[in-house]
Amino acid sequence: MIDVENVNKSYLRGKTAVSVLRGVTCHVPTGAFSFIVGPSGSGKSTLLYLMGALDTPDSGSIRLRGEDLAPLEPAKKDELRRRSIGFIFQSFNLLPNLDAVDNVLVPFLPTGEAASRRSEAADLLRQVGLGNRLDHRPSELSGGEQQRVAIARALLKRPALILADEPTGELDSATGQEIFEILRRMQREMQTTIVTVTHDHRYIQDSDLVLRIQDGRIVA
Ligand SMILES: Nc1ncnc2c1ncn2[C@@H]1O[C@H](COP(=O)(O)OP(=O)(O)OP(=O)(O)O)[C@@H](O)[C@H]1O
Repeated sequence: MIDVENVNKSYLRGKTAVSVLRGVTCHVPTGAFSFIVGPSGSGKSTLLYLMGALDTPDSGSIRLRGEDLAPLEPAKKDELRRRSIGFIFQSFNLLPNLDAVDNVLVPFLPTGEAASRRSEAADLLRQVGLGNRLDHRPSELSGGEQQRVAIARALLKRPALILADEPTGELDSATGQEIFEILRRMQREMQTTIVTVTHDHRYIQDSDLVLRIQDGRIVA
């Protein structure tokens, strides 16, 4: 699914280039429930964003389902992300004035498919346990419920790949556990590949692959 080869990435801090990823090579097989773990600042999110074509490496290559991301023009990358990748973030990123169903439909507003996918969106919300919260706005939902809306939103496009950046970072541990159980169940049912950044080792027991990163290098 994802092939990362000898990737380097640095950021400018003032006038100094700080090396964040140093020769990272890794492979995420199709269908894997996988994690990127490591200390704060080790480069986990940077690697995840490169995998999702949200950023570009300084050198090295990233291929998604065999397709090299480097030569793709920005519009093609947008299209790839919109079609094939679901993103889940720590802070849920829901729109405050929309209810749960409409938030799940947001990615389909620009394509004009929102109306035809409405019942599917409601079904997904039921599958993540929010059948009785369909018309609730984010402010009327708990953090765990909001993240479940975000999961349903990511799943509605039936993406080949889901990338999640600290999806339980703002949740208590019992709720975090529930979120991972939902992600695992949906990954099995939909045969999606999931890569999750976390610094919480409790959640990685039930995984197919753990990429451990330290100082910008994969160490295990
Ligand atoms: N856009 C950016 N501009 C400058 N520096 C950045 C940028 N993004 C990340 N960095 C720096 O790169 C390093 C790695 O960041 P990254 O977010 O990948 O780490 P992380 O392992 O995900 O950390 P955390 O667990 O704390 O979220 C950090 O020192 C961070 O400050």
